[in-house]
Amino acid sequence: MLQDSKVVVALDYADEASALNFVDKINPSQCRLKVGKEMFTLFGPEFVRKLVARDFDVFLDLKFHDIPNTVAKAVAAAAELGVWMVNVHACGGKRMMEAAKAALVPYGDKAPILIAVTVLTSMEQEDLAQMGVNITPAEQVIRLAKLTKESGLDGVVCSSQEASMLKESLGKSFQLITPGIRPAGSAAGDQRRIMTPVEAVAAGSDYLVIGRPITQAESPMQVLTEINESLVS
Ligand SMILES: O=C(O)c1cc(=O)[nH]c(=O)n1[C@@H]1O[C@H](COP(=O)(O)O)[C@@H](O)[C@H]1O
Repeated sequence: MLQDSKVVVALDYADEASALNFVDKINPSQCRLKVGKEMFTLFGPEFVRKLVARDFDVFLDLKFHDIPNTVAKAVAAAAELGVWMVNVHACGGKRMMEAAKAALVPYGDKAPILIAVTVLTSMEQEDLAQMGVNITPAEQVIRLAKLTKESGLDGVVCSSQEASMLKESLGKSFQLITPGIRPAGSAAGDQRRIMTPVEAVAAGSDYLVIGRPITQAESPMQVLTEINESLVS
């Protein structure tokens, strides 16, 4: 399916009917879809299969973080579902990420894009300090992004605030997937390192993960359309 939009809508709904109500009104050229821990735990792989069957590119966002063998098996299971993208936590380390990448080799061209989460966009310096990480979020992001690239993965999840720095040091083809996107005027909620869609693309984001500003809007379709239009003009 030809995909034009850089928007990945985070389908963080507590019920399947609401999610499908939204999905049934859009087509795969308007956005990709992200299934995360909430909907996967509630509705499992069958929900993912429904979206794949509707021809959507699906980002399975389960942020695997475990011993290398377990993560490799989980990533292969994601590939079996036919998802477009899957992620692990870079904090799982190089051996874990290499095992995940190796598990996708048998899938060839059909393997999902494999990316690693660096520092969650809900975190700021104080959160890192509480975990004994006494460097800035940007420094920790670059450290983990370099490790991710050395491990052979395709890109990272980071904040758009780190995008230009990462493109410069890791190259254009290293994919940057950025949540923490807030159109002007929408509530930040629990996100901390945020940018607007236009700013994020200008900074070098390849894909923008956007949840609540779209899904909790009075008219989700209208917000999605406005964001897409703002990115082409
Ligand atoms: O991996 C992710 O998608 C992710 C990483 C990260 O650092 N921050 C982050 O917000 N996310 C996800 O992106 C989505 C953001 O949703 P909103 O804050 O509602 O736009 C959520 O589904 C998060 O789970």
